[in-house]
Amino acid sequence: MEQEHSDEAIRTEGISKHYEQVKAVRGINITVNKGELFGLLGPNGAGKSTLIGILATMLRPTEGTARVWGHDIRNEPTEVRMSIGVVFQGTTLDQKLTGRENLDIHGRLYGLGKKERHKRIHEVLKLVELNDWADEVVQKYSGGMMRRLEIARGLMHHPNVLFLDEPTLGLDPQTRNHIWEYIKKLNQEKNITMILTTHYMEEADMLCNRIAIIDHGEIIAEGTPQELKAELGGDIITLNFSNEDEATKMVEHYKNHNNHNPDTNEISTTGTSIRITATDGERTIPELMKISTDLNLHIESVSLRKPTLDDVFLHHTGKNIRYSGPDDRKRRRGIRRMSRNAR
Ligand SMILES: Nc1ncnc2c1ncn2[C@@H]1O[C@H](COP(=O)(O)OP(=O)(O)OP(=O)(O)O)[C@@H](O)[C@H]1O
Repeated sequence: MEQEHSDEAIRTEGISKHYEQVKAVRGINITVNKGELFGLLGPNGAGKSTLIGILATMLRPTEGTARVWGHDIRNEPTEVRMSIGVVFQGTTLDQKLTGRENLDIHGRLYGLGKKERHKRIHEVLKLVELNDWADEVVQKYSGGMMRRLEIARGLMHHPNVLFLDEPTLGLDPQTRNHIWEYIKKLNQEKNITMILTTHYMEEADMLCNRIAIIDHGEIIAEGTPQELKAELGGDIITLNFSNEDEATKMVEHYKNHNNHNPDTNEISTTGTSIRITATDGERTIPELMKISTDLNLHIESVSLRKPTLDDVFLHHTGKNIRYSGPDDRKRRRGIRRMSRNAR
């Protein structure tokens, strides 16, 4: 199989996971190529962690299977585990041990000898710039440093593929940027294939070569961030009116009279604002202004921008990706859930 698809790091075939009534993951087919930084983007509860748990052999799929670095997740879980590193959503570091001790335990679990552990601890700490902190207890580390140590730990046994579940969840914007730099560096310089889950669209946009957008357990769109945004066809115009009636009137008029306009692709309304996708936004705005003047409607503000991945999500699902991340309680629950379901 590895020979047949030698460029593939991961291939899933119809992966589903059901928890009684809940269909957490439904028939997922994705391929991740070696060396890619692949993103699973979706709102909370979309099924991202479940899919990572299945690929990391911590959860058993209800249906379907997958190959990770050429190994079948159902029949060769040990080989899969030796090929991967996992950085969980919530911290699983031992706070009372030093950074070095945390890494040493991980090295022992993976059967690395004393000399090799010593060498590797130095290498991975250097990668995430934590060598100066090696002998401090983890409870003295900041949130960003802990995340870096977790990334270092995930790399201890030279994995080919690294899974990162919401790697910047709960971090401040500056620390988030810092973590992005490490992720990019590891992917580009060390050529590690990475699969990260995120509900931050800018994170997926900034970091990933390719993404799959997931909602209610299904992949709803897949491609490079540029391809996905280009599919929306052009610019996003937002018009704000003083009241909802005016916004509704504008949309109705536009739908009745301008459907033939080849420049506009989509029009929708939320409260007092209207959102229009147009091939040539700059040419469409004066037309919209004229219509509103003819109808005696008062536009309070107009904006023109390029589409974001949130617009892509809205286009496919009719809703926005929620920004609120799960709180710490939920993150801890997630980790307990994973261990409960581990075989
Ligand atoms: N052990 C479980 N028992 C029952 N339902 C579960 C279990 N684990 C997950 N689910 C449900 O499966 C769905 C997918 O959850 P999952 O944690 O994979 O989503 P997610 O996209 O990773 O979101 P988040 O980032 O918030 O964890 C959710 O509806 C969740 O409530």
